[in-house]
Amino acid sequence: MKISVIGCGYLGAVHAAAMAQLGHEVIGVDVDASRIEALAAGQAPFFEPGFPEILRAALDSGKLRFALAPASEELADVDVHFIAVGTPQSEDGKAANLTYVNSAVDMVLKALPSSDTAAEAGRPVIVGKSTVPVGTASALAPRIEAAGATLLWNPEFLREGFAVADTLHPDRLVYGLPQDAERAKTGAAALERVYAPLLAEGIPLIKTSYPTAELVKVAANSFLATKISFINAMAELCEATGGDVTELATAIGYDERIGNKFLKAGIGFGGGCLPKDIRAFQARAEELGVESAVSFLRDVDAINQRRRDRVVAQAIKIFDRKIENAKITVLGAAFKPNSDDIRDSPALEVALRLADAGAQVTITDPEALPGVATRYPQLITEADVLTALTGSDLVLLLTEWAEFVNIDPVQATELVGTARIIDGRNALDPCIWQGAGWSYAGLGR
Ligand SMILES: NC(=O)c1ccc[n+]([C@@H]2O[C@H](COP(=O)([O-])OP(=O)(O)OC[C@H]3O[C@@H](n4cnc5c(N)ncnc54)[C@H](O)[C@@H]3O)[C@@H](O)[C@H]2O)c1
Ligand SMILES: O=c1ccn([C@@H]2O[C@H](COP(=O)(O)OP(=O)(O)O[C@H]3O[C@H](CO)[C@@H](O)[C@H](O)[C@H]3O)[C@@H](O)[C@H]2O)c(=O)[nH]1
Repeated sequence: MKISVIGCGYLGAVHAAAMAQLGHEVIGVDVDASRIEALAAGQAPFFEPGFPEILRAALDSGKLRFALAPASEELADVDVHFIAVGTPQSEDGKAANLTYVNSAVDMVLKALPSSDTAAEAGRPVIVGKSTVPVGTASALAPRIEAAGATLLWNPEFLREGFAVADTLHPDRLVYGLPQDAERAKTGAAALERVYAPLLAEGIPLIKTSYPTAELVKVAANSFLATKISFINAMAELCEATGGDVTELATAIGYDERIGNKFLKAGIGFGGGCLPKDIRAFQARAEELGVESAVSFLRDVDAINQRRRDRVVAQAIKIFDRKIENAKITVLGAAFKPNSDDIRDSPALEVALRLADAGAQVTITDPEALPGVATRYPQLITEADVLTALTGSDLVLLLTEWAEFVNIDPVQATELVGTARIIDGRNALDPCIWQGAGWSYAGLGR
């Protein structure tokens, strides 16, 4: 099939290469010229394990190409257009900014051939993958149908760091379909052809309405965020009582109804998804007059923000408030390991707040430093972790990359000025670090 992917960021670029790997003829389109140039040359514009390999294989096979928006000619004879542009938090509130979705849809509609036959068949199909407020698909559909196309919403659940595997082997596929039965049938059939190899694997498929599909996505992210904030709330209780949240998490996680995933207490969640999605959900619920149904998300967000405050306060307290010019080393800038994404990164925010307080902060990260160095000159960036540790008065482990978790505390003792560490991800063994002469503080343990 001929497929387009509009928006080639963390989601779209991987989706485009993955669809080419499934055997489709794919055109990736973006408004960012440097991004298109890099992708067309086989260079991944961001760090995502396994992506460079599938990108190059797809380009070599001739199945994948990239074009700068509006790419009207390239889009004219496409069967399925995937919309994968960003839906960031608005600058002036919690709601999602839908500007990019609207312009991507406009661009596709302008490129469509105005043939009556296409209109009658209800094709091509436009498939929303971006995370949007419930009601977006219903609002877009009339315009799309009037242009002779059909709209489906097919939310994406990939995790950064596992994007390739999650795209090619997702836990489930969700199709939000139009109300009109004929349109729904044609649209679903087109998407079933796109995903045929996945469906043949037995991946569960849920066919539902637009609003349910949109809600599934934000409900899933809200649940995950709530789980993390729940365990971080328990960390606060452990801090007040001398409990150990890591042992508590292990113990409750043995109950299969609870499960042991997403129960890692620490400095909380960040990234380009969970924080903005729980806020957009609250804003949309408010518009719909059902704000109280998700008012708990305000607490989820507040608990999450408090973890960042807590670790900043912990660091300042260590220096007895005399933090000016203290040499602090922050291990990690990305919002999580195996990603270079610094959007709403808890690690980066803590580093910046300590620098604001007057500390001399050196930050290291295996992949995220280029984005930090260009935007945050107040931080010292150091690629070599051992150099970053040298002469440090306090080390903070804030993103649990394997290379940080595997640091030899005995070797590190020789490098630092004072052997003091705050483990913001509870990722280290306190006994081993204390045994090597470190003063160790976790979060909630
Ligand atoms: N990143 C993830 O892990 C992930 C997972 C699931 C869902 N999502 C959702 O997917 C969407 C995209 O997220 P992302 O992380 O890939 O964002 P991103 O910022 O990495 O990428 C968005 C891309 O869209 C491009 N773009 C903007 N307007 C455009 C237009 N009119 N035409 C063509 N390209 C345009 C931008 O230049 C950018 O390259 C968001 O709604 C997000 O919530 C993301
Ligand atoms: O027990 C845990 C698990 C995660 N985190 C943090 O939570 C954040 C988000 O982690 P994760 O969910 O793995 O990352 P994302 O790549 O942002 O993926 C989420 O957001 C995507 C975009 O919507 C969804 O597609 C995914 O299903 C959803 O997991 C990160 O800062 C993690 O450090 C914790 O603090 N404790």
